[in-house]
Amino acid sequence: MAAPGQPQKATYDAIVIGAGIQGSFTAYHLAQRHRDTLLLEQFLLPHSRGSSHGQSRIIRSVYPEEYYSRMMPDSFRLWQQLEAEVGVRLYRQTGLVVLGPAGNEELEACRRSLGDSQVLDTTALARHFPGYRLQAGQVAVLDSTGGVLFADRALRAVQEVFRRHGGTVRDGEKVLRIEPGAMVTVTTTGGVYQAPRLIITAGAWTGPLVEPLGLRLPLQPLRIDVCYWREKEPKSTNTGSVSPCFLTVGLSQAPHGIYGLPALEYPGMVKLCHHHGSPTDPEKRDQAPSGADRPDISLLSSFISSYLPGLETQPAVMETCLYTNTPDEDFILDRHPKFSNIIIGAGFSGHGFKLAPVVGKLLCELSLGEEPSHNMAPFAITRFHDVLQSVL
Ligand SMILES: Cc1cc2nc3c(=O)[nH]c(=O)nc-3n(C[C@H](O)[C@H](O)[C@H](O)COP(=O)(O)OP(=O)(O)OC[C@H]3O[C@@H](n4cnc5c(N)ncnc54)[C@H](O)[C@@H]3O)c2cc1C
Ligand SMILES: O=C(O)[C@@H]1CCCCN1
Repeated sequence: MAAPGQPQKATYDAIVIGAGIQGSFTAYHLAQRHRDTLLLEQFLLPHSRGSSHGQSRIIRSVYPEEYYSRMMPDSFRLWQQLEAEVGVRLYRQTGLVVLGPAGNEELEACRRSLGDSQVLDTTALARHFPGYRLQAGQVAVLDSTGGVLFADRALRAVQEVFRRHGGTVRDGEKVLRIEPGAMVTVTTTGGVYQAPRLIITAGAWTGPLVEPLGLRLPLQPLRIDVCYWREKEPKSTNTGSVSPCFLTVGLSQAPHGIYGLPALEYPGMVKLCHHHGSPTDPEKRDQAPSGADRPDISLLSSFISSYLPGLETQPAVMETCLYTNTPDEDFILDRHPKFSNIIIGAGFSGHGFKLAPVVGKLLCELSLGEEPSHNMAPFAITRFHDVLQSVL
């Protein structure tokens, strides 16, 4: 028994740090495999301080990189499984178009990931997406499987199933210290816990959390403006609730890309964002530049003027969210190079939500010492140089 005033020590089969979508799916897979799992979250749930909040995210089969498109059938299947488990709809199929200059390398890779028959000419695009003005020399690739995931609902659902399988969620408990060992010891603001395996999925907080473990990961949190734009005449232009999701590639005025989702969460307002943001510290994300000097908003306004004339050119609603980017924008899914029972899932670089069911499965497999079900080479920590520090 713990001495009076000493926190209670509790032992689990697995501990997961961070109850965003990645940690929650990891915990879900562990609990489904009958591992007694503790999911720790620094904030009271639900919260909007990380990367997994909000009502919508894009899901799509199309990806320029084959190693992601190969994971998507598995991911769609696992999303469907979760929908069946909770009896709640989490995905709406709207279709998705990728727009860019004809012959653009990334666009060609997208086309190849779907098969050749999916390219739309101007007339065909106008049928699917009448609100969009395709510019000279541009084409569109249609992914009919594309659509919207209801993000907040999905996060709630996966945590609910985790609990149903006997999992423990402790929110409002910030992890302060991790001590490696055959049994990893995790000290939080509320207790001390031990397990033979630890999975760290701490989003934008991952860098500082793993530094005391001798790892300096090249992770850059970015503050993203999430903007909703009112239709000038509700439903008249079809830019709204009936249009597909879209994303751009290879546009010189927006090299990082712009993407949009139909008006689902706020009536008559299309979600349209820049796939980039300003470097931030997650603790200081609200100390952002004021309206006047927001380059993302100016970029989006000018894009709307040329491409989506049915929308007003000032955002009606603005929210914020965090990306955590790696230099190559590929995920980190790997064991700690020195402590093999500590697993890290991070750097989702603004495209991790749709793949969370597969990410969770892979992190679960790594933590159990099983052969991962997908190719892990693109996600290795060792692709970065000098990450292992000599502090331990
Ligand atoms: C604006 C925006 C649009 C996006 N659009 C898409 C999209 O269309 N499609 C798509 O697939 N993806 C999209 N993404 C990306 C996707 O949302 C993220 O990749 C995903 O949510 C990352 O989840 P996470 O669990 O890694 O991070 P988070 O959700 O941030 O979870 C990490 C959790 O760890 C907790 N934590 C951190 N430190 C500690 C600690 N010391 N102790 C305890 N808990 C801790 C945090 O509080 C947090 O809850 C988008 C992201 C943003 C911001
Ligand atoms: O992951 C996605 O599908 C989107 C693409 C555009 C940027 C935000 N994330």
